[in-house]
Amino acid sequence: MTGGAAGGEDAAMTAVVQAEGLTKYYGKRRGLEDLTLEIQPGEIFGYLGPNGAGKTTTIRLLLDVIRPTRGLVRVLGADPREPAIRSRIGYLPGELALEGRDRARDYLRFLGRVRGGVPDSRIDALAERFDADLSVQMRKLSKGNKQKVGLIQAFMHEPEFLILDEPTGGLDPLVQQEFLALVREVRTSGRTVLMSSHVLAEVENVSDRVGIVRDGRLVAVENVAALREKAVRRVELHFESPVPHAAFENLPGVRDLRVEGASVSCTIDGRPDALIKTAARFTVVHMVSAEPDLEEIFLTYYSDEEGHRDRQESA
Ligand SMILES: Nc1ncnc2c1ncn2[C@@H]1O[C@H](COP(=O)(O)OP(=O)(O)OP(=O)(O)O)[C@@H](O)[C@H]1O
Repeated sequence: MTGGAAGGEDAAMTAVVQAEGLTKYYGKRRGLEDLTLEIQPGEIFGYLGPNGAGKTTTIRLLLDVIRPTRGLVRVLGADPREPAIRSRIGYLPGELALEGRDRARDYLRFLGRVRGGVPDSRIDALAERFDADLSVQMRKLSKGNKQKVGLIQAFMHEPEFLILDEPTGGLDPLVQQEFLALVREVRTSGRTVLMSSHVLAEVENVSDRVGIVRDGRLVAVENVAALREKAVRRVELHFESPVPHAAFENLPGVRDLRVEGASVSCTIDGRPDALIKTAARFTVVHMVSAEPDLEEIFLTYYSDEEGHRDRQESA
């Protein structure tokens, strides 16, 4: 099998997800409309959208839990109906049904056997990373522990493709960090992750690309690194002594410039290179640069698409 997220003919043939015009209606109700998307091996894809947008519908179509009204979908190069691909996928459902008197560890061992054998040591290592108590009966698991057990079962057989529906809900911040570290390890090993969320902040630091779904339609797919570079950010610089306004005028990418004595503030559109090189001519004592607000950028996408569609519909 060919690997890498590099694109090209081979990668296109082995895309982990290939959807074309994928559509699902529940009776007259639209679940997903005309989804065309490719996810390449080794990619972390964040799938974002508000409640009811169609994220779970997409995931269920990939897993053959439901069947499309029309359109095509292939997962790991195969029809999702092929039973053999299931063991190559790790799946965390949005709503986990973990019931019964079995202890969590026994349940995970059982699942491991079903999936062709998972060493106990791997289950224990994951439990330790997530700080999960596996001695508890399933029905007595807290919400957080339930989510941890769900994550352990999704990761433990080291699947080629992880599909995680709202994976970080209910996890405390430390466990969330551990989860994101694990996702990065999955990418390093050339495997692929699709994770859904309704909060961009939960996925932006780990995703290579982010897709936004709204009202059943994919309205944007963006490369996160490119987006970060494009994003506008606010910068403040404080110098040892007053600096001349003229030195900072007309720098590429610098806008809303204010020079007041020894302080300079501005917004940066794109790379901060020119500003940094100019600032370096003086003695900088303090610098503040806010992270670009990607949420804001995405909200712009939402409203643009909405406006566009509204205009089309009223035409
Ligand atoms: N079994 C079903 N029967 C009828 N309508 C459904 C069914 N499942 C989903 N829908 C509808 O399809 C649309 C998309 O729902 P979906 O569950 O895929 O959204 P979601 O993005 O996963 O949202 P959430 O985060 O709330 O799970 C919604 O309008 C929802 O009401």
